[in-house]
Amino acid sequence: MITYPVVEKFVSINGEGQKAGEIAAFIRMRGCNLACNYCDTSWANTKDCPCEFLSAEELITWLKEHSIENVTLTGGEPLLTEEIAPLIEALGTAGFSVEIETNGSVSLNTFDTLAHRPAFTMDYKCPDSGMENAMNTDNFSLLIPKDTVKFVVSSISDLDKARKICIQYKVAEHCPIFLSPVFGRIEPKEIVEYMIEHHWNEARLQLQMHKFIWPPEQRGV
Ligand SMILES: C[S@@+](CC[C@H](N)C(=O)[O-])C[C@H]1O[C@@H](n2cnc3c(N)ncnc32)[C@H](O)[C@@H]1O
Ligand SMILES: Nc1nc2[nH]cc(C(=O)O)c2c(=O)[nH]1
Ligand code: SF4
Ligand SMILES: [Mg+2]
Repeated sequence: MITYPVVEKFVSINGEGQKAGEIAAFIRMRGCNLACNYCDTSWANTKDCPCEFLSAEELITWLKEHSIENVTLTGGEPLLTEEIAPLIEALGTAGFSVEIETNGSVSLNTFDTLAHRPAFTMDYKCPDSGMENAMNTDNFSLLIPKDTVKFVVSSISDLDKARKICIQYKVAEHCPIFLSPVFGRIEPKEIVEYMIEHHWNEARLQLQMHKFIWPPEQRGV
């Protein structure tokens, strides 16, 4: 039986993405191939982080107990979890609306043709994250309107790079563009001023809602 390394699972409101504000269940997988210098879940990225090994059936039973429709697979980097495709298919077959938070380094090629194609919220890691070299820019052409490209920015120069990438890869023709501040590093106001100054009509500011509702360091929310 296939099992998955789940470091935490919880029900909350989605604090980010196209479904921000809707209730959702979160399943966080262990391990990541990147080390963004702002990562708010770096605790989940180590090989020895305690986790539960759960099967698709066990996860679906837990989801049904909560009568939840939206499921977000996150991490860590969920798309690097071994045998993740069968879990995505099982969740889709069971009728859940599946969103995947992914870091932009993993090819979406094998996932975008799944029978139950999930919605991808794909980061493009900006220069100040330290991880831009890992980005797989071939992914942009695979994105569709239910997906999202997210730039988590630390600075005005990150915003400049985000805008350049959006123009170069015609991101707005594929899906929505979200701009989110690295929590505490740049004032949201600066992002708004930047959007106005550059007539950036396609972009949308997003604040991580859960960090305003609960203490920003709190896990499981
Ligand atoms: C923890 S990551 C897990 C999924 C995947 N590894 C990724 O990077 O997309 C989920 C989301 O949280 C964002 N994030 C992590 N730390 C953050 C911070 N300090 N401030 C704002 N967003 C952050 C990431 O950029 C990503 O969009
Ligand atoms: N409430 C809440 N919403 C979220 N949306 C994406 C999250 C993530 O960590 O990927 C997240 C999270 O950690 N909490
Ligand atoms: S890719 Fe995601 S989980 Fe990995 S270090 Fe970056 S923000 Fe954290
Ligand atoms: Mg989070």
